[in-house]
Amino acid sequence: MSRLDAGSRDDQGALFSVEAEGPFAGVVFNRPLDQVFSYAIPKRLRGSVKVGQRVRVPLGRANQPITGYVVWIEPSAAVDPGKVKDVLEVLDDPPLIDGVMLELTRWMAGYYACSWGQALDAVVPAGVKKQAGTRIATCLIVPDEVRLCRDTWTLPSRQAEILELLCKAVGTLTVTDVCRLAKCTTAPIASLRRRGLIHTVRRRMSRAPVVKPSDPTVPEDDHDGKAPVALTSEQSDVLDRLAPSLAGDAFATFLLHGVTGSGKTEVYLSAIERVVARGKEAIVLVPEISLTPQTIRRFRRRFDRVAVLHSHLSDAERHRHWRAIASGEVQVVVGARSAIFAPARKLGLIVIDEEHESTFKQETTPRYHARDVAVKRAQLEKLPVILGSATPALETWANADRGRYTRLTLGRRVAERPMPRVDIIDMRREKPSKGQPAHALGGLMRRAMAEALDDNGQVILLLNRRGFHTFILCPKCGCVLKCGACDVALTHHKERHTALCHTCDAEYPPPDRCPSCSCNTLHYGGIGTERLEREVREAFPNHVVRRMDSDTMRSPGAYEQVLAAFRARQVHILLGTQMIAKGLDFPDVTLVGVVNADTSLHLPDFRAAERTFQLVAQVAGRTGRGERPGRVLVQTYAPDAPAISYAARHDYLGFVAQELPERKKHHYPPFGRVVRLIARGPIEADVVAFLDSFAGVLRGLADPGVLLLGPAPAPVMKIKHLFRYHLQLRAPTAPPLQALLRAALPLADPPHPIELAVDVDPVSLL
Ligand SMILES: Nc1ncnc2c1ncn2[C@@H]1O[C@H](COP(=O)(O)OP(=O)(O)OP(=O)(O)O)[C@@H](O)[C@H]1O
Ligand SMILES: [Zn+2]
Repeated sequence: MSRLDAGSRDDQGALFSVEAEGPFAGVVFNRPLDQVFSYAIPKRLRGSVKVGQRVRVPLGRANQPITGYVVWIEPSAAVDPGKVKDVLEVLDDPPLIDGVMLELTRWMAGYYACSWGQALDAVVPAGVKKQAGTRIATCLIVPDEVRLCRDTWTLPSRQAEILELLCKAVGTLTVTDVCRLAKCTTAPIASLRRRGLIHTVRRRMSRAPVVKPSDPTVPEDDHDGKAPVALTSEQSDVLDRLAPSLAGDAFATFLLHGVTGSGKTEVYLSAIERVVARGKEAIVLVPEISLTPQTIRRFRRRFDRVAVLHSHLSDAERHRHWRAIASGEVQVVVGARSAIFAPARKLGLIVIDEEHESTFKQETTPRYHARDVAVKRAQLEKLPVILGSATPALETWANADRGRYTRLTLGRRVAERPMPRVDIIDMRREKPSKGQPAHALGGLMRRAMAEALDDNGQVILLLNRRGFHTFILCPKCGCVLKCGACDVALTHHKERHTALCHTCDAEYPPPDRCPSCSCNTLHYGGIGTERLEREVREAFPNHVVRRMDSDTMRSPGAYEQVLAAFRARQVHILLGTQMIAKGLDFPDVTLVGVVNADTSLHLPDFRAAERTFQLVAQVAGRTGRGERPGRVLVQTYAPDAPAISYAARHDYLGFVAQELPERKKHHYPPFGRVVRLIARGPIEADVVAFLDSFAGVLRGLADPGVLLLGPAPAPVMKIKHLFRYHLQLRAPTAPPLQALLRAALPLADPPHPIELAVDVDPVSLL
């Protein structure tokens, strides 16, 4: 991509110049095309084509019109000027993309091995591209010379009335507005036009009146007062360390390592207050599931103008928020992964809460990690970024060890509250007696639940598996029932009367015969949240139980509803998948039960231990957050696994000291970089043949320091009828991998319909 590095920078050499002028435009497309294409700007469009705009241009031999992004304006074309084609149309005014976003997306393209156009397309929400919630309308304009001497004209009364209306209007009126306000037809408007007293322009207008970004429907709550609380001494110390960066204009990355309930959110709020007081804006990224009313309320209480970007927004709402942010009307943007691209023009701070969460990684092209993009954006815009977590990702921890990030610590909970006591229950000793059905809750767990409930406490139970039975097995021939389209075992969902594939959502009638040997003794086994719920209801018939998983949380308001009922103590036992493990702050929860800590421990992934540690430590942190102490019980078949025993001791440092040497031994991140290449296609032999030959190309070009593993079948070998094989590239640092990808990918050329996906710093290895 040599042209990307040339001649596009302004005099300071920092960001792209969006002011450039010239007769040619460099355009990129949302396609895997590693090139900037030159187009001529025809006379009629001179001066109106700008960097950062979308344009329609002809592409290819067929001159198919296609939308592209203008990345620069240039004095000469990269191709023979005789052959250069014309820009057909300009789609946006003003441009959607500013210089920072151009630079950031160019970096993403290089780092994540996608095209610049693909990166740009990910930055602009679909609602903005479609200009949702707006329409093209004919607007009526009164020229100044008419406005100033309008009394000198003698006009029929209707026309005079309309002219007066237009002169006095605040903002621009459309033909429809005038007809409505003056209760007239279009005839007098047409007459005024013919007289040359008004003229018309076509403009894009909002459909709805602009609504203020604050949302009065967020219910009042006595917990989180508007006045900032007095910071604890640890919180003030952290803020003191942040202060110079919050007041200055320099890039800095902070890791805020604070145990659960230590008041990290309070630190974010105070830090944001300081940058907002300087007239700057902040972006706060949270995992989608943390966008709870509780979180949103905490931000809205402290700041007047907060935009919340969550996945339930309509295209029109998203567009409206985007425009409001771009025009400087918003102080704080709170959102999930893609909010890192919010078009804040006076950005002063970025916060990533729960920075270890894997949902910050996008699993489709461009496969970016929002945390790493945030650090890059902060570097480009010269501002501080705070990464907060009780259980930081080992990559982040290592960056702090290496001095790249500044580590700040909140070691204690607020108000001297103790960390909850955690007991591990060895389930190997809790086997049900012969003839009894398997159950999810052992005797110790049941007794602890009864005690907590008797004592007026609330209970949270975590089981990270949804469904009723988690597998269907034929005891005769040993086959496990799988999805017809995927290499994935089916889960039995009793309420939905279905055997469900959790990968492609295909539903099958629950079988009563084995499809391979036809015997009718199929064994339905394993315990999911649906079955746990039934067991809990039976065991505690006098208490209210609610289940929270993606089956029960399908409707948009369901999550908020259950949390509100739990907060109001109308629900006594809340059980669910990892959805309930994060961010919740309920003072009356005195018991957290981990029903099966081992669900992610044995996955074929080098991060399995880290994920297990994080999940157990996070859910354990949901208790003991009020006046009363909390208690945690962890059921496991692997009580000696370090991930579980360190989590039980709230010992992040101990876990890190145990896990890092393991990673180092195998050159896994953070001691090396990984790129995963996944090929998929409908015919297995073709996929294998392609990846074998591409592996040969890679081996031929690779630096000796690059290790190539595979090709091998991916752990999930088939998804939606497509066979999946993968290759891993590993190296101590990123540059040799990037160089290899740059050299090899243009040679890949997978035969149709095989697709090749490139995943840099993969988070999922399935
Ligand atoms: N200085 C303070 N004084 C009193 N209460 C505080 C203070 N700071 C925070 N709190 C309260 O303590 C509780 C925990 O704080 P917060 O939710 O910010 O912690 P956290 O570190 O983000 O927790 P987690 O990582 O477990 O989600 C909240 O109810 C919050 O309102
Ligand atoms: Zn499937």
